[in-house]
Amino acid sequence: MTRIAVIGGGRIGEALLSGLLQSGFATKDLVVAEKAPARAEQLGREYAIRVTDSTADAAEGADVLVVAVKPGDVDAVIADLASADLDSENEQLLVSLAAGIPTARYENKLSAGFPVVRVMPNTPMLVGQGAIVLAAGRHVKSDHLELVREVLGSVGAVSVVPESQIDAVTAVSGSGPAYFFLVAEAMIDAGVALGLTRAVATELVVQTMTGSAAMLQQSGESATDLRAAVTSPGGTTAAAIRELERGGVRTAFYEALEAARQRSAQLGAAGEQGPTVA
Ligand SMILES: NC(=O)C1=CN([C@@H]2O[C@H](COP(=O)(O)OP(=O)(O)OC[C@H]3O[C@@H](n4cnc5c(N)ncnc54)[C@H](OP(=O)(O)O)[C@@H]3O)[C@@H](O)[C@H]2O)C=CC1
Ligand SMILES: O=C(O)[C@@H]1CCC=N1
Repeated sequence: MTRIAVIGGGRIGEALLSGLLQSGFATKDLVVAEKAPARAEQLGREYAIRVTDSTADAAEGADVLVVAVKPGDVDAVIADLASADLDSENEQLLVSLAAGIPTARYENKLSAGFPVVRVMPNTPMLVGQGAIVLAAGRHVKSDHLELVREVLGSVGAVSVVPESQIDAVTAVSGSGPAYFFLVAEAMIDAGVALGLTRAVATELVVQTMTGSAAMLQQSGESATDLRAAVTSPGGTTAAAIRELERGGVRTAFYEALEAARQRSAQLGAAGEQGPTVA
């Protein structure tokens, strides 16, 4: 069985751990390095896995090292890994989940030839429904990529892109769940403003999102066609969409995703310390 060390047991680290355990990974094959003591204690208690405060300790004996700390903490983790006894000949490989950080940042500091895969996941991994995108670094061979695909395939749908596209991927699917949660929040509040109870508005919005996503995934029809099918001539949907377009919703999405892509590229720039919160 593949042994996995997750360095950084925050929100995305926990989403990965939880998804892996639900998919059948054994607790003995997982270890977490988490430096916040309260968080470490909570993870150990909740998931019955080994938790350590040392990156080097977690890395020892692991096949896959997953870096899940904030971008501004990555250099410290790289320094710990560089002084630990890592060995690419032992088939260890590193998977970085950090937004913006290029594979070269790791490759330049780790032992020569160490394979690094840059991954952009998203939080629906928590329920086995992640959108997970891989980009191979310079020393990654096809069997490394297959191993990462197999491990992460247990917590979502995996695809592969060139690293030059990962900032765009981050804008679309990495940050993407937040856009949907924002839309859900706004629709629930609007339903309440129309007189529905919050419980009813929430149930209707969640089911509408779930059903619409299932149609997009299963019908084979485009988003444009599915939207047109709801929009009767002179009807209620046309009236609503006219208001959304008047509010600039489409332009707002173009600009929002461009801002996210640019921020991802900035986070990877040398010397950028990253945000205080991820
Ligand atoms: N959240 C998301 O939806 C997504 C996040 N990502 C990426 O995943 C990474 C983690 O994000 P997220 O989980 O949200 O962040 P969090 O801040 O929730 O988690 C990071 C955790 O790592 C701990 N930590 C920091 N340094 C170390 C270290 N040297 N060794 C061990 N643990 C350490 C932090 O402790 P402390 O708080 O004390 O610093 C914190 O508990 C980021 O790089 C982000 O870009 C990618 C895709 C989606
Ligand atoms: O907001 C962030 O920076 C991280 C990366 C993608 C999602 N969350």
